[in-house]
Amino acid sequence: MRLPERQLAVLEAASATDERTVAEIAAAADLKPETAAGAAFDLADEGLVEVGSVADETLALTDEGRRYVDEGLPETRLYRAGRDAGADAEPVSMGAVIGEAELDGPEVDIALANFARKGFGRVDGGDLSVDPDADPDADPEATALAALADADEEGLGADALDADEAVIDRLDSRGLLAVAESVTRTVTLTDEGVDALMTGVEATETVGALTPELLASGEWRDAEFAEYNVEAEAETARGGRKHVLRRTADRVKDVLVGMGFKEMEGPHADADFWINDCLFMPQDHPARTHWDRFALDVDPMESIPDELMARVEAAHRDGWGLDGDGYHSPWSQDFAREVALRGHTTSLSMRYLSGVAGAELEPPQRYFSVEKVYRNDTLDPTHLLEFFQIEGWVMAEDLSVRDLMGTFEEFYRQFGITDIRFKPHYNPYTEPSFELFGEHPETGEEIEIGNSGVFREEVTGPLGVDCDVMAWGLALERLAMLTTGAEDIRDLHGTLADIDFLRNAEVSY
Ligand SMILES: N[C@@H](Cc1ccccc1)C(=O)O
Repeated sequence: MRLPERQLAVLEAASATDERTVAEIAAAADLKPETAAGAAFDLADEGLVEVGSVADETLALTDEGRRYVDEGLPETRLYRAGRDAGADAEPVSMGAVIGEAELDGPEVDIALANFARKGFGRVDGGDLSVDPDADPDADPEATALAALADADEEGLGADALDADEAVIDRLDSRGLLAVAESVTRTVTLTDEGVDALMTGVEATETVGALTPELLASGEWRDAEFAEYNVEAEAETARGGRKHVLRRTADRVKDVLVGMGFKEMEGPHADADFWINDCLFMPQDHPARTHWDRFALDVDPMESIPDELMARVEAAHRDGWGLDGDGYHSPWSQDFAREVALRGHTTSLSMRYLSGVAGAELEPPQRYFSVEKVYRNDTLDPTHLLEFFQIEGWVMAEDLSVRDLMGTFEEFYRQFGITDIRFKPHYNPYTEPSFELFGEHPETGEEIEIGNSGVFREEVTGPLGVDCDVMAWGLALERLAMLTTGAEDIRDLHGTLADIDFLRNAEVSY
């Protein structure tokens, strides 16, 4: 019998009596594991070996688990600090013990819950007492964590970790260890395989890949090519991939175009006139101070039509429409011409509605943008200094709040989100106004996903629009949090982004 070299090597490395793993076979046959696996499957097709599989669980510490190995479990620290403070003799104030144990934030709750569960002592009316007979050194959870810390990076097989399943489950539910499941393939010779080896097998040369040399020399004509085996284990190859946020943005654009919207574009650095004054934001509004705004030290913007400037100024000073009274607060053209990074893309809506971005628009019209905005916020799990806003507006006769809500329901439904909620809100530029909320799929928390409303006459009038305009700004990152389940916006982009998340996150279609 003749077999390709690598198959022969695997056949010779396999045993009829001893189930060997692909890794062992690969080492013995001096092949890469994926090559050995491929050859083993080919031999199995020929009936010469049997390929089996063993499911394996490996346990490894999470970052939190590793920290507790170094610092001690929170409940143990609480116990020790309590004991040092004399709580084994009589109850002591819990606040002091917590401080001594250097517990803070969520660790306090973790410590208290597990302290009680493990019977380390009691907490009563703000006082803590510890049981002198408790022995945290004998705590099976701590012992299991220490054993895992001793195992190398690869973690430890569940059998190798000498711990109760209940302990492992508990550590898993505390998020202190991660369970990875893997399949190990094994190879054993069949009777036919043994026969073949006894009668003698010769190696044929096989070629794994076609090379330019083989082509040029013509040798490819006589070569025997190894067959591809798509089931062989192989290293994960990671190619380039569009960022999850970019893919979500593309998807949003597709959806809005599908709903009949056209895309707006315009400057990231814009005059305060377009960012705020057109929106009937008084010039002394707190959001217009240097606290919130990224002002730029550049020349003022001269290219604002004089008539439009005059109408906007009139709306601020004296009001617009029958009931309008204006603000009667200070207003200056110079401030209106100052340039800043836009804090919302509603500046684009103002440019388009006023007609300076193109032609004068006649109703009905629908426009959107998915663009970056800049705010001097404090970074936290739901706030970034730069984020993407999904801006949009519909201009038509006789729009109502039902149209606004219906548009959002339609939009979010395309992402599988069917439970958005509305809360009455205040914006200087819309009346009525609504904030939108969605439920986070992992935490169940209601998170704010957007702001919307129907533009006031003080906004549309000066722009020369005499029908209704409903409009909104939705946060792209928040939408991505709802669709991907990310709990911290900083996992999505920026220096703290979670690379595994970015590799694996799916965008809903
Ligand atoms: N500009 C608002 C969103 C919005 C746009 C248009 C109308 C109403 C609200 C924001 O950034 O929150």
